[in-house]
Amino acid sequence: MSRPPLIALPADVRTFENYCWHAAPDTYLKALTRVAGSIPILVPAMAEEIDVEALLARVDGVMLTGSVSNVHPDRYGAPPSVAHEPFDPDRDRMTERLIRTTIAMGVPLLAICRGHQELNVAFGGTLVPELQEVEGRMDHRAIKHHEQRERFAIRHDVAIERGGLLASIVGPGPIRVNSLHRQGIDRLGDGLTVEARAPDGTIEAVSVTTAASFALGVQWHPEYWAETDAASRAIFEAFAAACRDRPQLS
Ligand SMILES: N[C@@H](CCC(=O)NCCCC(=O)O)C(=O)O
Repeated sequence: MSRPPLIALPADVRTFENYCWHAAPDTYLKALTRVAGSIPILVPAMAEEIDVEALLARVDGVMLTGSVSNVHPDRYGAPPSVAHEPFDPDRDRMTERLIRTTIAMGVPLLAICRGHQELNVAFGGTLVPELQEVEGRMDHRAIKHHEQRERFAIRHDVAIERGGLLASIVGPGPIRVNSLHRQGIDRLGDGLTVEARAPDGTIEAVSVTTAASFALGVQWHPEYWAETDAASRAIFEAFAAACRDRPQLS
């Protein structure tokens, strides 16, 4: 393929200045344009009005962003509580449909943070709402700081599973990653493979075991340091390569 890959990015829904917005943070967009050499295509969270199959026939990859919002516990059979808030049900509906169809159509997928959790739930897995309240787990939340670069600072090691997709991208590791999440994978979804773990055992990366193409979820934020951090850059370059290799519509 000579043209830049088109990457679909499902949006979050936000209310701002009396309007409802469908939006995504520019850190993800810049990683796609500057490191992956691709064109981000923002997809509104309008699952009932968008033909997902038609969309996926026209793009070369899908990237799921992080978000402060959480997957609604109804989607994995847990009773809602304050610990699970805030929610974004429109995004939930869009990403649930998008993930399954993306994998079924062999479209490359990179799922980041909330996206990693959405991937797990889409494959029948569950989430734990407040990791830091679980005995033996680290506090994976962002530090309280007025500067984003401090909130997204590299924080802890992750051990890379040998012989997996992530190891083929970043090497045997361990690598060091940032951490801005309260939730985490509890029961692993059927058909997912663990690719990396934090020192406390938290699942930090997964792949779709039988995916026809690149299908990786990471709990950390490689987009934030994609231009300067070797492992972050390698993930985006590997994703971009898979998107470029996707067979084109005739
Ligand atoms: N809301 C989920 C997923 C966390 C996530 O995607 N974080 C993105 C950065 C949010 C921020 O800027 O704080 C969870 O909390 O586990």
